[in-house]
Amino acid sequence: MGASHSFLSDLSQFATPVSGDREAKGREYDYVIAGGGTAGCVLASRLSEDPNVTVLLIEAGGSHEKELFTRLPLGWPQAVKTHLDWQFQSVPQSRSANRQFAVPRGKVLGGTSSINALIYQRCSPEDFEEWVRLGAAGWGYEDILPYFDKSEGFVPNPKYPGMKPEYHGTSGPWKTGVPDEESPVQKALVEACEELGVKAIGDFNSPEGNLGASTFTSTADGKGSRSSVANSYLTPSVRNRPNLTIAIHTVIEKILFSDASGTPQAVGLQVSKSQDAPKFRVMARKEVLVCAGAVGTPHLLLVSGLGPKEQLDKLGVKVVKDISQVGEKYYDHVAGGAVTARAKPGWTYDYLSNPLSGLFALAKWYLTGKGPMTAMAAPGAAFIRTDDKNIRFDSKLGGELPVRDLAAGPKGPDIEVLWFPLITGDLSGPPPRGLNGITIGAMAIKPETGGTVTLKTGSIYDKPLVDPNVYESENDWRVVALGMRFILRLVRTERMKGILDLKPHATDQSNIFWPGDADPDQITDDEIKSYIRNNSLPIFHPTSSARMGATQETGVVDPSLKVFGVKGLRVVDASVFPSQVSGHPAAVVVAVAEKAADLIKAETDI
Ligand SMILES: Cc1cc2nc3c(=O)[nH]c(=O)nc-3n(C[C@H](O)[C@H](O)[C@H](O)COP(=O)(O)OP(=O)(O)OC[C@H]3O[C@@H](n4cnc5c(N)ncnc54)[C@H](O)[C@@H]3O)c2cc1C
Repeated sequence: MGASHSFLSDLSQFATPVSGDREAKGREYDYVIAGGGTAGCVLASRLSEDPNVTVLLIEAGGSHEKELFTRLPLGWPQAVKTHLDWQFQSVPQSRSANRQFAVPRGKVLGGTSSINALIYQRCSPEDFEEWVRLGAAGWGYEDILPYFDKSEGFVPNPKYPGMKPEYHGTSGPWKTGVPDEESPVQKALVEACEELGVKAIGDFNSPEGNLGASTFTSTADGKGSRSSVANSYLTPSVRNRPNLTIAIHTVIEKILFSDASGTPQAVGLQVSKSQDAPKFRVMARKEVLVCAGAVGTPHLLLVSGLGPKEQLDKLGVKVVKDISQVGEKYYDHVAGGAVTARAKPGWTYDYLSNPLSGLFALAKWYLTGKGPMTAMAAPGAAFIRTDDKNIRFDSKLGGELPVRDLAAGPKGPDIEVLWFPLITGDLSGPPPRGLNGITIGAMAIKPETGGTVTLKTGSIYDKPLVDPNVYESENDWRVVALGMRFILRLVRTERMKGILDLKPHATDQSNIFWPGDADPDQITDDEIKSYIRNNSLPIFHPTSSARMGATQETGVVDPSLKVFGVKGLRVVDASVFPSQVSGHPAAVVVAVAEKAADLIKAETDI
């Protein structure tokens, strides 16, 4: 049985040393969950509701509890590139000046939900109809909607009457709402979008979908702190369950298989503290559930011998099952680079980069749970369609770049324009001090280009090769370019005139305010393309690298999330999305995990 209200990090307390005796069994649990991230915490919590089953959750990172930057809403950028982040990097991107993109992933209980930007979004209902079309039977919008509701504990804020409780779940564990602290430019940017023909909507999460401009719902707890999946699903009472064991600071090295029945069966995991430390084993009576995320999951499957035979053979990894699609179709959202527009003083949060002001705001947050530190770094966005005749994407220099419609359906967007009420810089280091501005990015929300996660070596300790393969599709960069031109019009609307301080038309491309200062009717497509090539930034939403499909030729897992051709093994996390979603994916990951828990329980009940 399990052990704990605290987290275990001494392997001998929950696992069995691997001895010379290959037949010796490890410590046994009904379910062993590989990865204590967004999906893993949901599964651990839901499966252990049944006191008759034992559950072991294993996480490589530590506890979220004492980590300031997992709690402070405006503080998440400080968690990136620290011990809370796996700090993956992409391979050089040939269509983006051979730049290597940061690929941050949470390495802490709660996983990436503990370090993300707190945006709660159900994406487009049409995304899930697309999933069904791609072979994920039973995953349409009406199928997944009850699980969005089940997970969410929405608290309405009277300042946002359009964000209605009927569009949300109100009694689930994951607290959501909108913080009282509102960025001074948020409302103005929504109104500026209206001036450009974009509809203002009250809530991105209604069944009508997310087309329009609005304020984001936040995963804030109503007391000024983040509600991560760890603190909402692994509450003290859940952690007190005698049938749930939670292990931290433990690396899952590989999945263990038995082939006694002729078909490989996942029977447990090999775990350790580090590459050179002693190895331990834990066994799963019923199932191994892999929840290691869109990079970690394909990595773990591949080093365990599940993947394309040719790749595994080359690296000397013993093939357990040849599954061609492991690590394929890795989709991320990539923005065309930060567009920074100079703002008049008093409108932005840039003053917080002054150490004294930052400390004062931090003290206020600590003592009262209020103030600018409770704000969302990205409080709102516009989700638009390039074929919307009410919106101008052309320029006086020439026509409009032709693009194909890759949206999930007629009510789905193909561009997201996301804004930050401060200068973010390129996210590679601290933003410049002493300037005031807003930062806006445009991304192809349904990218056509898919990338890969492949092995560098056969060891879990060597980071995999992550290749988002950006802009392989000409369409993707064109969509982003149209979004960039929309941004340049947005900052020049009447509404933004009293707030921003732009030049008539700048040409100095080395200035941080370029292309923000460029006139949308004078900047050329080539200049925009060059900016995109040199400044594109990933938005950190990788999905689909172990996707659901109807067959082994089109997926890694079937619609019940079981790995094709293997017994006792499911994948539950962002890697199972059949396609990228039209928005920010964390809420979808949680809903997927909630539905997975019910699928697993239903089979156990039979
Ligand atoms: C900086 C940033 C900002 C973001 N902002 C938003 C946002 O505002 N809204 C939104 O919707 N989405 C956002 N996202 C994306 C979103 O948070 C993720 O898509 C989602 O949380 C992924 O959930 P997951 O369960 O698939 O993976 P994760 O939550 O990453 O969980 C995987 C877990 O497995 C563990 N693990 C992996 N390999 C091993 C191993 N070998 N051994 C042991 N443990 C292992 C990891 O440590 C991790 O805890 C953001 C992402 C980032 C990086």
